[in-house]
Amino acid sequence: MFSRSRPLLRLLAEIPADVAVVKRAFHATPSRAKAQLLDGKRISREILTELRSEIDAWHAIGRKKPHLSVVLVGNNPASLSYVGNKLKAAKSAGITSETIRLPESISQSDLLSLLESLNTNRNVDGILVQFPLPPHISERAVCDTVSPQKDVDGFHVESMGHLCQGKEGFYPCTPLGIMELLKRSGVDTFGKNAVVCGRSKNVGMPTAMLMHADGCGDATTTICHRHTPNKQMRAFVGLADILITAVGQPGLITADMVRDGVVVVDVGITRRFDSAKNAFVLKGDVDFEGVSQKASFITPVPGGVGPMTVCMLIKNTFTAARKLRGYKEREAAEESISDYDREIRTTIRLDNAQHQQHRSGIELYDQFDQQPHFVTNT
Ligand SMILES: Nc1nc(=O)c2c([nH]1)NC[C@@H]1CN(c3ccc(C(=O)N[C@@H](CCC(=O)O)C(=O)O)cc3)C=[N+]21
Repeated sequence: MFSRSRPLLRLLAEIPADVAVVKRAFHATPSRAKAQLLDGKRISREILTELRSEIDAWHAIGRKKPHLSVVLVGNNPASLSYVGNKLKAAKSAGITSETIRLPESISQSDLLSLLESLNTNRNVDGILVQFPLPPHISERAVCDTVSPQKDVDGFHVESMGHLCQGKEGFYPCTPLGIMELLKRSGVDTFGKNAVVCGRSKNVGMPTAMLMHADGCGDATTTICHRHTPNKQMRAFVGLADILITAVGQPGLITADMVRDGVVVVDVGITRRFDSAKNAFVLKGDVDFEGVSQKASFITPVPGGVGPMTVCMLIKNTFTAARKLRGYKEREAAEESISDYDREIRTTIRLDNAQHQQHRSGIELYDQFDQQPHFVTNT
């Protein structure tokens, strides 16, 4: 009687036994496979090794090693740790560096004068002023005093303009690091739903910018921030194929909020005292244990985005050195284009041709002229 009124069931009953077993096994699996790690530590080591060989080759033909000047105001323990990582990475890639340590009480005008002198110092290729700064100093004034040619952080208003316009320039290290991490881990962003939580000028905003940009992430990108109602945020996060959180709030993202197979990039770093371990531990924004049961890829904290930020800084410093010297060579030879520019343009053409294979015919007409440099920097 059942089989007569419900033909579908009769059909199912006819499925060979081995297929039915496979089907049941799939649905009844008690615990899902764990996500694959987006291993920033390993990938950043790979990149630093590549940079090392490029920098060695550059140095071997008589050029000075690239030089990074780091300015550190005060004694913030997190800043000391991050700057330490940056200097270590510089050394491993064959970049020389110096840390200029200044007291918390330094005036803004003294700090700006120091930056002016670094701007004109021919031995300096890249300048980084570690944030946060004490409240009496304007971070914007500091960013805009660093010469755009040496702005390896990508925080100068001119660099930000280039990023927003899709022009060649220095892009901030964390967004670059995220794009590189996804690319090298085989995560395709093209046409996907990306959700960025956090809209800071140095991380959230530029990350969303690269994620959505033509010729770069090409994702449909949503930014959630402090004024996004909780219910809305849940709705957006639930739609994300790629979720990037840069908020600094442990436990913000839990397993019930994300969809199966989501790619999770956790930029949050909060230092918390763990009484069981009797030590400070680093926490991301994501409940790693829970979310990694549903995600296809996930970054650990530490060992995810942090090391990628550091190696992109080294990459930007090498780029700054090549450009600074390139321009000098061009002046000397009165050429209209430096070897470096020529090399970059060739690379863009090749990469862009590959990228365009994804595109539909209508979109093909003017991509090269509009968006070349995203490819260069990712
Ligand atoms: N002008 C400026 N440029 C920056 O790029 C900049 C800044 N100011 N201020 C602070 C943020 C944060 N940031 C990090 C760098 C390295 C790690 C890093 O190496 N993290 C390790 C662990 C670090 C640790 O153990 O303390 C990891 O995640 O595995 C993290 C965060 C750069 N920032």
